[in-house]
Amino acid sequence: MIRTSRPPSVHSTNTETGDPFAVLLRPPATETDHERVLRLQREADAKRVNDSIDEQIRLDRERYKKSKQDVKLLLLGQAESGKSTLQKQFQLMYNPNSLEEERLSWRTVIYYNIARPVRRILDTLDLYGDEPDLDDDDAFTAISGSPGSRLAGSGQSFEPSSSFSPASADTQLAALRARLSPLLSAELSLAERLSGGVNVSGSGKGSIFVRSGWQARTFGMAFGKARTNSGRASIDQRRPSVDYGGQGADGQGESEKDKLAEEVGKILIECQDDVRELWQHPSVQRLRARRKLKLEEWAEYFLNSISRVSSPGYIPTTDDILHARIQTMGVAEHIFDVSLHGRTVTWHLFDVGGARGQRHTWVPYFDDATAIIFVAPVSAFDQYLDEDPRTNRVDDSLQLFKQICSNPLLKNAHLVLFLNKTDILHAKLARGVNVKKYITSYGDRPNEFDAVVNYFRAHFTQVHKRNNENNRVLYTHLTSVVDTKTTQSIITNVRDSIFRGYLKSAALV
Ligand SMILES: Nc1nc2c(ncn2[C@@H]2O[C@H](COP(=O)(O)OP(=O)(O)OP(=O)(O)O)[C@@H](O)[C@H]2O)c(=O)[nH]1
Ligand SMILES: [Mg+2]
Repeated sequence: MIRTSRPPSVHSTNTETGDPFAVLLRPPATETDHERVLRLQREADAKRVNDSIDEQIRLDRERYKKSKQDVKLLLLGQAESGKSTLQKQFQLMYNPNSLEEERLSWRTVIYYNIARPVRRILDTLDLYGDEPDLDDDDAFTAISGSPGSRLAGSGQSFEPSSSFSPASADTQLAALRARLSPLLSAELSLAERLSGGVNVSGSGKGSIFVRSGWQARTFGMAFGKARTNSGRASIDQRRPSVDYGGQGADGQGESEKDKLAEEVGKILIECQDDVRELWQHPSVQRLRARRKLKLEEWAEYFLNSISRVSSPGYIPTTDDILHARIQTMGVAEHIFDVSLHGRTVTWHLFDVGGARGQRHTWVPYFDDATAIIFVAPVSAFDQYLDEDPRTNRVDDSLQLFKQICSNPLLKNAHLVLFLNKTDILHAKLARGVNVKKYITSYGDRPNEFDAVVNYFRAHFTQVHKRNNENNRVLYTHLTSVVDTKTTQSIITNVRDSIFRGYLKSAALV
């Protein structure tokens, strides 16, 4: 065997420097040719791995540097305030194809938004039956025009229609319940599909939470496979971004129909008349008038649209998607490019879960936020938190807004306030729901839209003024984010104001 002088190593082996690693790495004096070839190969492999790690670090650093120039917009506010609906409006404006891809997957949510209130109506009927409650003054206003009922003369109490008999109502309702049982059974399967098995307590009214990317998961579960990822990756390591890629509605071949949605669709075709009959039943309308049954706006929207939603081959319209309700869990990041004056900037929109149990997940997103849109539903003056039935929802919004305004991590963020659900506020006031009854400090001000909205706006402005160390401007908008036309023009306005601030701070860097 021929021994050669020791070859240079890929690593530095300068033992003269006294480097202990060099000593350790030094090949043994008895190394054979074959061992040397293997060692050099090992060293070359290690160097390749090292180089690729270095390259990855360089790319990450570059991406991080670039991401520092991106706009990060947080949508904050209590549960049901309209954050995810606003996010859908951003998606419609800046990434409409992704909404197209998701369109069919929204059937699962919409069907759930029908099955769940049907169960709630039946449960409420079980609980209260048909006994009229003469104490509730809202009965006077809410009942007007409701089928099968009429008002007692004084205006403060309610009497059932003379043609109505509780015994026959009971029989009718029992028959309806039996005919609706397939829909009630489907509710559980729909919930399981949407939540992906996640069960979060305290979600209120028994509704379910979904994590970001549920659209992709519902398709994956429907077809027994995961969708391919062709969407944009998140640069944020705190959580993965929503992936709009993969096989969407368009790619759904005949052999790949979403079986659950198809099945529930068929059930709805069969029992749409029963759903309608239940919804319009005098006993149900009476419970609504007495405010024993309070259905949310989305439940009413879909129950009122039952014929359309139950028609064969139903595809959700954009309005349906905007009205569909599903609670956000954690924080969902949506990424899109926004161009203005020839400059394109990447925006990261963070849509957070607003329920009290979800709010701790917001904080990691605060320190590099460019802007916040705080969404406060002004129609909620007569509602209480699901998480804490003693807290009025407008009051909770104000307290939350105070925490956001005074948070030092957010002190440089551009601040926008959406006083949302103004359409529902209009409708409630038109029905005569009395603000003073729920917000005693409202006093004898007129129970009219302008007065009510100005009162709430003044409170939010006050909170902002008292917690405004940096003298930042508060941009306030009256919104109804289910209204696409007006919301998109407000988004354009918000985009411009965020850009102005962004360009100013970029100039300072
Ligand atoms: N009529 C009407 N409905 C609205 C408006 N804004 C939101 N909604 C509806 O209110 C429901 C709740 O809205 P979301 O956007 O899901 O609420 P969120 O703030 O994301 O709630 P969490 O995810 O639980 O924090 C949905 O069914 C929406 O369609 C509005 O301005 N007017
Ligand atoms: Mg949400």
